[in-house]
Amino acid sequence: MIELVLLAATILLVLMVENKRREKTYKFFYKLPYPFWIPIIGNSYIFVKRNILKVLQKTYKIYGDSYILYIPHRTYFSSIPEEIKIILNNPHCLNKSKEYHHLEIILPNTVFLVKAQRWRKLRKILSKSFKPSILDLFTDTFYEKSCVLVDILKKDNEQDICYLFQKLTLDNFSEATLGVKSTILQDEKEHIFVTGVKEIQRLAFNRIGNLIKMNDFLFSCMRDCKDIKYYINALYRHISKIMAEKRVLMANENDAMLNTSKLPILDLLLQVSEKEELTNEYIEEEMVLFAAAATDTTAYSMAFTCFMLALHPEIQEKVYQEVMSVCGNQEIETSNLNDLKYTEMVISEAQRLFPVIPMIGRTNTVDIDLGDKIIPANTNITLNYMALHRNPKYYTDPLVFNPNRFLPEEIAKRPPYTFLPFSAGPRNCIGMKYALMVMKTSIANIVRHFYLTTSHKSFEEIDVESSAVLMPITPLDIKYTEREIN
Ligand code: HEM
Repeated sequence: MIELVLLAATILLVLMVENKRREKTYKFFYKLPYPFWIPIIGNSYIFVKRNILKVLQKTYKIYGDSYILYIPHRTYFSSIPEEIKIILNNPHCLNKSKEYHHLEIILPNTVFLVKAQRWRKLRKILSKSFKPSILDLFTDTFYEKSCVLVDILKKDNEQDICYLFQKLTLDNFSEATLGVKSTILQDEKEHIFVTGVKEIQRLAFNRIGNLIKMNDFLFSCMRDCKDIKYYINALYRHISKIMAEKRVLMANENDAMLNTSKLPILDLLLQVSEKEELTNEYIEEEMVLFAAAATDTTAYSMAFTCFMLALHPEIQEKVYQEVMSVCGNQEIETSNLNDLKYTEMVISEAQRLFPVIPMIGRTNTVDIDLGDKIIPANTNITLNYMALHRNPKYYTDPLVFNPNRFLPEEIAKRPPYTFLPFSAGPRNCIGMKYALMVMKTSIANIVRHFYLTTSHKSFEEIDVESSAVLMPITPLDIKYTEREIN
């Protein structure tokens, strides 16, 4: 008898707890706005054959800063700075959301995707290579590559700048991160790595909202899956070849190609691999991830910056004057970068309008209290940075390109967490300083040599799309006219 009472009490308790949980979930999910949804497919129908970014911009316009989409799992969308701050800094909200699963099946063990516990260990090891004292040693590499790009533009002033920047960032990556010489920029052939990174993103992100492609088994039978495997194998082949060369160089310490004083990330990982139990397979995978994370993001951010400079000659002139007064016609050095303040403001303003990672996703392992609502544990969360950056509440006339918004006194007027191109909190972009160094060196060197012009009247004339990275749909029309160097 007593056993029965105990059993009934336990069941009652479990039901009460479950009821409380459901009530909380109900309160959270059903009090927020969401579009009409269909059982099983949810809101996936709104993505059919549409540009995902445009659909999400439209849902944001209709439902505002905080709403739910069923794609088909329930996802909470927020672009409220106070909420973003809480989410990004909560130690129980470090895991990536379900959308990243499409990349997880390709690069599951990398710092970008692993779960919090493993992530903490990897991030600690990798952060050693991103210390300012180490990165500062690479300015000469970044400068040298920007000079190669300038020479190419001198010979042909109407090249697709996105493609050139992709090759430049890959050369920078190979030399600074892997520590081997790379001359992809000079190579006229299409590079498989550049095409591969772009295609993998496109094919993987095309799965979002597509019920057939979202199923791993069905996807594995599709052409897209075979194509992803083809490209991922090509990326691995590229990295494996470099790693094999590197091992030979490391065994033969006095080879000129090995520059241990700079300690590129790969050298560091190989050095600590035994102590930290990092396998060769893991290191290869991490390098593929880094190559993907470091190239398109930086390349498209620079391309959008050049485009905005071409549209705004008076702002371009101010950048030119600053570069000439800080660097003159000399090599751009690490000590110059801090003084290129206006150039950095211009880059920030371009990143505000075109955050190349327009949204990020997280999931929480415990309930998170946002003040006016509680996000129940295991919710899929998307933080919409593009909407945040273009919100008139924080940026008056948000579609006007105005670098002065990044004057210290203007930044101080805005609430924190209103500008997040590199995200924020402990799982922010590890390569932020690296990217800013590449962007400042390259943009400064280009503006010093050319007047940038475009036939467009406004940036709204160009169409953008986003798989993982925001990019223009067609090549950006920018013309480079050589300046007279005194
Ligand atoms: C303008 C250029 C760049 C932008 C705008 C950018 C932006 C971002 C953003 C928003 C995240 C967070 C993503 C998320 O939470 O889903 C991120 C993560 C990351 N980025 Fe970048 N990134 C850039 C360049 C780079 C570079 C140059 C590197 C490497 C050299 C890099 C390596 C990474 C890595 C490894 C992560 C994952 C960090 C972690 O989970 O601990 N990024 N980046």
